[in-house]
Amino acid sequence: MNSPPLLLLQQSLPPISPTENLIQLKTPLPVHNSIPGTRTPVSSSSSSSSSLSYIRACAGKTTRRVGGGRRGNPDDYHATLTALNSKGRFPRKSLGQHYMLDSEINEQLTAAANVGEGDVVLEIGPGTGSLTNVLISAGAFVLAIEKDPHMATLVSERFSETERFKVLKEDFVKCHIHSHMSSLLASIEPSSADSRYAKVVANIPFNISTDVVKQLLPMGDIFSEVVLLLQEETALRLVESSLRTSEYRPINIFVNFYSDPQFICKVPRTKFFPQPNVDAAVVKFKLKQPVHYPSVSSTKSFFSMVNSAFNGKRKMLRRSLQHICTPMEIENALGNVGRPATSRPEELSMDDFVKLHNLIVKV
Ligand SMILES: C[S@@+](CC[C@H](N)C(=O)[O-])C[C@H]1O[C@@H](n2cnc3c(N)ncnc32)[C@H](O)[C@@H]1O
Repeated sequence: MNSPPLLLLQQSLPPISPTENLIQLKTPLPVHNSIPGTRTPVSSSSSSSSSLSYIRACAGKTTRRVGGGRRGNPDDYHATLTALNSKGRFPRKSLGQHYMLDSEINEQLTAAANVGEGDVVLEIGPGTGSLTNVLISAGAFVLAIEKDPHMATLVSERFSETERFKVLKEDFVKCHIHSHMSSLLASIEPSSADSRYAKVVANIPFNISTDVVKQLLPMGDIFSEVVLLLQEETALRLVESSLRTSEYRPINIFVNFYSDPQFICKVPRTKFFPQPNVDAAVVKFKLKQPVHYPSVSSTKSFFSMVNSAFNGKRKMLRRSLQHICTPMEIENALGNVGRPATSRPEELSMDDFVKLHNLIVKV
């Protein structure tokens, strides 16, 4: 890189306006977040200035390299935060900006998706680029979507030397991710049958988790796996909610229809800066290819039926699905599925719902 990276950052990041929704820095960085190889003591003061001065102290003790392609270099990360802070930029709550402090978690996310040489990876919200750095070092080509234009500029400058990185300044919720990825995949010569599929690896803002899951899981035609850092409670709800529990919802049917989900590990809140009020977890969704989706005549009518069933959660299906056919027909269909005539939605597995749909919905 020709210019000193910190200078680049300072030039490109104007201070944010005081009216922006900022996260209050109430807690200092925890002791175990000190940079490996240094034993910087952490102030016990709870003032925001102590957090900032701690970061500055950490970064001051380390190399200030903000280049891409170096694996597991947490010094990069602290130097980047220092640059943000020196320009008066703070993490924004409205954008869920809780940055990962522990490069081992980034390594775990990358390993969970088996990211290797030549893989194409979509990263949502690269932020300062700490996870991006690990992905690129693993050999991936990374397409990142970043809503915060300041962070998009920062991360594109950080990785300006590599051709393995591209960032789009867009809101993931609104962007046409399928067409972006399809054209990217079409432009890359596949090195193996597997590399026809891209992967998603991301530490996403918790407030867009549902949008991300709903958009990406039905994209088994372009993604093979989706590895996300989610709020722990959301992760457990998506992966572990089972039949006959109050947490069992249409989203569980959705997740299992399109993927095989797996809870990888818990990530304590202390691993983020600023620290969120909740713990997180890594979840892997192994996407099914469209030929392997459960066989329904129409996914639209299938999920519409499942939603109707759960709308009247306490109701028996023979009542909540009356708009589709008569109670007698529903009872008969439940009998064919091997379920009692009095079944409620939480008693049916995804396969049961598929069979029920194919018996009662004529599309
Ligand atoms: C939890 S931070 C993670 C940052 C970084 N990946 C890390 O691990 O430190 C979430 C990032 O997503 C960005 N972001 C928030 N909402 C977004 C959206 N709708 N679309 C794309 N990026 C978004 C934030 O600006 C932030 O950089």
